[in-house]
Amino acid sequence: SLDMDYPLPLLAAESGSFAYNTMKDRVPRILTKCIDTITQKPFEVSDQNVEEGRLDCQSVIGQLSQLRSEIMTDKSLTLLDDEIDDCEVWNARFEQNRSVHQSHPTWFSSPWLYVECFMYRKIQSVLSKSNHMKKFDPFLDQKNLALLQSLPAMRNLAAFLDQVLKIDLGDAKILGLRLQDFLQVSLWGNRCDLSLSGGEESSQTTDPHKNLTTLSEFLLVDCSKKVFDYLYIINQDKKTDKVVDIILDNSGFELFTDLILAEFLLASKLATKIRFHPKRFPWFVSDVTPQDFLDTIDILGKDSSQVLGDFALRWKERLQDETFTLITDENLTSFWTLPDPFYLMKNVSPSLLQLLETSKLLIFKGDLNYRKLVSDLKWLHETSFVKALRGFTSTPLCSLRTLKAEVVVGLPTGVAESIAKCDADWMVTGKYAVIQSNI
Ligand SMILES: O=P(O)(O)OC[C@@]1(O)O[C@H](CO)[C@@H](O)[C@@H]1O
Ligand SMILES: [Mn+2]
Repeated sequence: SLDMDYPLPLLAAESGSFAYNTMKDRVPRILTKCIDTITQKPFEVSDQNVEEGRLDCQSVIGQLSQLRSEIMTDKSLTLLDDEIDDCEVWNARFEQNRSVHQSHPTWFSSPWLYVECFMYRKIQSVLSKSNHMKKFDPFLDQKNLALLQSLPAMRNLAAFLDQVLKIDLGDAKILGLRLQDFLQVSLWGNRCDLSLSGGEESSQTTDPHKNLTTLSEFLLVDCSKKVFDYLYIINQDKKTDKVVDIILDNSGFELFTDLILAEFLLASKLATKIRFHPKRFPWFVSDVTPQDFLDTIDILGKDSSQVLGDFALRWKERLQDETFTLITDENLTSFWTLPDPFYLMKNVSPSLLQLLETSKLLIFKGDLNYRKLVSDLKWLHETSFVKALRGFTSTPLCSLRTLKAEVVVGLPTGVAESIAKCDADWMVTGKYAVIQSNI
């Protein structure tokens, strides 16, 4: 097949690789934490019948423990047997993998992107077959804690946007620089669920702009100027709608930075409508679900600070008047929790692609979305970003991604080698980042 012309996928089978460490240590640890969370919950599950709730939890815990041990001992993957509507698609992927590798897919021998997604899908499978935990979010406590811890950083950032919106943005140069700022703020929001100050306690006086300057040294590719030039040119036509889609990644501080970027795009009239794409169920621990999205705005609204309260109120109005739209339709969300790279969207979810093609700009947040943009293949670092998209280019897009997995394309010759010399882990710590685009 044509796939012969492409590099191989990242594989957990390669001992010492980040994929290997993830499947060997990180994923089992995530499952352990999940099990602990459920262990502490049994009586919340069913108010009516405590005993029934306890048995339900026990069964879920048993199945998750089994999943963890199957991963740790590299057992074969199994077909799904639940009622979630993407079950057949997943089982078809299983068969495809079997026929490509001509053996039973196991946790370490199958493509890493596929197995890692499958793990989160398996958790959903287990929960969906429970009696009382079908909607249970095993990561909610972690997400909420991260959100509360980043409130001070959020107050800063909100104050920064508030200031920016008070100045005159009529000058194209100023407008462009500010858009670049907010694209970069949203980018670094992906580094971790901490503040832009890189994890340090951020005080009310921290200047987000100063932080961006410090971080710029780690931004390996920055297409943000190109993105602005493009948006500015289409902005000359005042009549048409200018929809921008944000394909969300993590909840907490990152989601807040995305909301801030969205607010800037609307307030500056670079866009007329923002569509947000969350995950339909709990995913990769910290990813935004529709519930997280709405809860976050509620929590901001209850903050003691005026500035967060004001933005929360505005964002509730935006959800009402649909200048913000949260995409929750099953037809339009189910693709994001499949293991498929985005170039396959045209076959797997034509309705989603059709919607995205009505957009002026797609903003893909984070590492996992990046891996899916470039198919999680071991590309040479000098491969062009557009080539790695494999035809997923029908709409202008940009990726805001800090590097947390061993794949990155579009780097100038020699850059990867020179960073690797002093920073062996450079691809997986979130320290470095790229803003890449097909524009
Ligand atoms: O997509 P995100 O939230 O930026 O990162 C997801 C992540 O934590 O999960 C994968 C490994 O488990 C990596 O791609 C990455 O480190
Ligand atoms: Mn994520």
